[in-house]
Amino acid sequence: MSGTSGTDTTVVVHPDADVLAAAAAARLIAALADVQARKGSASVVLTGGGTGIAVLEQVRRSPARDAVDWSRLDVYWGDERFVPADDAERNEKQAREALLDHVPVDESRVHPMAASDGAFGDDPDAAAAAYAETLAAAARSASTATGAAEVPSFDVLLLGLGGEGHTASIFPNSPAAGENRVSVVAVRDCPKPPPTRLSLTFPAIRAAEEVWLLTSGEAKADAVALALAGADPVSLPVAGARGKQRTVWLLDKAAAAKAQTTR
Ligand SMILES: O=C(O)[C@H](O)[C@@H](O)[C@H](O)[C@H](O)COP(=O)(O)O
Repeated sequence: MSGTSGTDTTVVVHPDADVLAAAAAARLIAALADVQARKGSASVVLTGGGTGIAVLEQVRRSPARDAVDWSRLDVYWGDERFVPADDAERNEKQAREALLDHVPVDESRVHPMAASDGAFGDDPDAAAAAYAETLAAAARSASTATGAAEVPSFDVLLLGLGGEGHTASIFPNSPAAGENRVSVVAVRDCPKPPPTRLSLTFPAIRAAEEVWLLTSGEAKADAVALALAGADPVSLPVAGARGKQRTVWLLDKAAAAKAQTTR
């Protein structure tokens, strides 16, 4: 199925959230191994949220886990809660506990977004600008194309979504939903706590070769159906998440219940 954006849109519906997490983990392992076989290294953008972290836990448990050469993987985040580094709400902390602390990643290739007690103190705008520079520097070092890209061409970018349509920390009708210049923004007064976050913007998300949307549960069914039907990305941000080559929706039956899918 080709999405309205011109990239290929694939929708895969799994029986339940557990199968979704395990199948998405298997898909991620295979995808990263394929990219590494082709290019020597690979890059992934991780997401927060229960589904995204469940996928990382399943990767950790997978017998196929080490098909990925973890030392040649660049790891980024699509968003982060702007809280102290050891706060349980941190997406980085949850990702490390679920997977990264259990595989031999090259720490110089793991790029967390700053914490509120980190190098930029409690200034989320400075932290966002610093992450944008991290992405620009990575793009410069990888760039073979002419012109300065602002973000690397991520191989796989993982996203979750909220029932009202947010993705990463781009919330409906927010300044971030209309941001089309910078790659990373600070987000305040988020309806989903914690209230202050850092988030990639649509230009950064759309730099990815593949964007995978991972979600489960009936609470997401309306947002999934509206996004697949082509909703306005400002009022339903997840509708604006698409990859250059491919956009993959990985759902369970409950989340797909109101969407027009073949299964
Ligand atoms: O930091 C975050 O909160 C996430 O990036 C956010 O976008 C999340 O993915 C969705 O809210 C879905 O979360 P659940 O999978 O827990 O519903």
